[in-house]
This record gives sequence, C-alpha cells and structure tokens, in this order.
Amino acid sequence: ATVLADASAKIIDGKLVAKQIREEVGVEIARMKDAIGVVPGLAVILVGSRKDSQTYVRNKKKACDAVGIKSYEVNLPEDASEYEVIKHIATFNDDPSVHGILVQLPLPHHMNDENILNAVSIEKDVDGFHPVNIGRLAMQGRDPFFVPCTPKGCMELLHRSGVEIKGKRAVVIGRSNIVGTPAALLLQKANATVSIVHSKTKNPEEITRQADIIIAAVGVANLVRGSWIKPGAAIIDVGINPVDDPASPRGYRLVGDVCFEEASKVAGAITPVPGGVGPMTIAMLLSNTLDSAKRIHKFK
Ligand SMILES: Nc1nc(=O)c2c([nH]1)NC[C@@H]1CN(c3ccc(C(=O)N[C@@H](CCC(=O)O)C(=O)O)cc3)C=[N+]21
Repeated sequence: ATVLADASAKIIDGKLVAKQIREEVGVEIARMKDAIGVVPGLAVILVGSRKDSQTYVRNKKKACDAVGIKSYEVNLPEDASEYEVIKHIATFNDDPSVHGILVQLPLPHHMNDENILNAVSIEKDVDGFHPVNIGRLAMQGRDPFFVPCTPKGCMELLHRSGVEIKGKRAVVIGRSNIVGTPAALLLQKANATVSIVHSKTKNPEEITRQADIIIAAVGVANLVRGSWIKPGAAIIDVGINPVDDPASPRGYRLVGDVCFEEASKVAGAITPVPGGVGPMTIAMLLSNTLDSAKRIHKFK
C-alpha cells in the first residue's frame, strides 16, 4: 500500500512576528523622541499577589524597557478597596507623562471590574477594555481609540502570514469580552462571515469544520481536534492552559485550546502554544501605547 505523507501546516511563528513588531515600535519611539522629545509612558496597576499576574506584569515592564517606553507600576494589596484603585487610575488619567493605563486582570472578587474599567480614560485605555471602546468596535463607522491586544495580535498574525480574510468563513470559539467577542468583531470588520461557538453550542465541530479561519479562545486544553478542522484552514490558538508535567522544570507545561499534533496535520497554517499569540499580546500593548502617545501629542 502507498503511504501518503501527512500534510503539514505552516507554523505561524508569533514569537518572531512579535519581535519584528517590537523592533518597529522601538524605531518609531526613537523617531518621536528625537522629533518632539516625548517618551511614551505606560502605567500598570496590579492588585493582589497572584503569581501569574506578577509574571505577566514583570514581562510587560521588560518589554517596555526594551523599546523605550517608560513604565509606572502600582502594586496594591489583595484587600485594597475599589476606591483606592480608582484613585490611582484618576491620578494616571491626569498625568501627562502617562499615555496608557492597564489594570491587570483578574481583579480580586470583591471588586467590580466594570466600575474599575469605566474609570480609565478612553484615550489611555491601551487594553481596549473600556465599555465605550468595546462598543465602538461593535459599530460600523465608529472606530474605538484602542483594540484589545490579544484579538489585535490574532489579526496581525493572520495579516502578516498572508491569510486572506475577505469573503472567508471564520469561526471564533469562545465569547469572552476580552478575546472571543472582539476577535469576532475584528474578523467581521475584515469582511469575513463570522460564527461564534461557545459552551452551549450543539455539535460545535459541525460549524468549525466549515471554517477557513478558526480563532480558539475558550481555555479548554486540546478541545479542538483534527476532525474539527477543514483541510487547509488557518488556526489561531489563543489558549494558554497549564497541564501537569513532572518532566518539565516548572512542573507543568502550557498547551493551547487546539490539539496541535492532530491539527497541524490538517490545517494550512497554525500558531503554536507557547510562541504563538502570547508574545503578540505584549507586542500589541507596546504598539497601542506608542499610538496613544502619538495621538495625544499629534505626532505623525
Ligand atoms: N489587563 C490585562 N491585560 C492583558 O493583556 C492581560 C491581563 N490583564 N491578564 C492576563 C492576560 C494574559 N496575558 C498574556 C500575555 C502574554 C503572554 C505570553 O507572552 N505568553 C508566552 C509565554 C508563556 C510562558 O511560557 O509562560 C507564550 O505564549 O509564548 C501570555 C498571556 C495578558 N493578559
């Protein structure tokens, strides 16, 4: 019998694309500084002492340093009040050296996310989480000041890998405010025909199998199997799920929402985890912070 070689997807290297974007951002920051003497500033507010949040915040600071963004950090205890957080946000809203404000999520349970995200000036909301920015994203002809970093990074990966979006069928798995919903809106803006599948969808694989593009953002390890995928489709895997692995130095390793081993034999292109969307999220945050400083100082 003839053994056919497995088709093999192109791996979309998010780490490499993120590096390119960070370099582009660095060049622009230097050009702005030379021309008008302005250095972009990013304020990060971290409440509580979750290890994962501390790691993310540390990585963001490092990334800022590398491109020439000045970072400001506020650490508040787990039992801080909503009022205290909002007071810090208000101070940063009024501080002309700060062009971007990010409140690290998740917040402690006693806080209401909406009250806090509402307090961030929509012109400094580099996360794109303010309800007005999300609402504007959903409307035709009404651009938000900022697009959320993770979905923006997904789109950038599709664009920079030459994946055509216009007229294609796209399926987003997951409907969160910070990834699934804005990702679906961005795909729609890019002229795809978009479906969203979620935890209450019956037979999601029947829908995903029709997709030319899949963005998976549910947080369920290896949910999307090879059989869910149309041959040749482009797969963007947003999931970052820790699974126990005694052999790995941290005692766990990260896997996506997509079963990479199966999917990479069917798909036309696919992002790995780690090294896919994750690094893009930080690159987009830097890019949003630069854009904010440019807009505030009317620098082109
Ligand atoms: N206000 C707010 N804004 C955020 O953007 C935000 C947040 N809160 N809370 C948590 C999530 C998660 N997030 C990630 C950023 C980078 C990687 C990343 O760089 N991951 C690498 C490394 C993963 C590793 O090895 O630990 C990768 O996937 O290759 C992952 C996840 C931003 N978030």
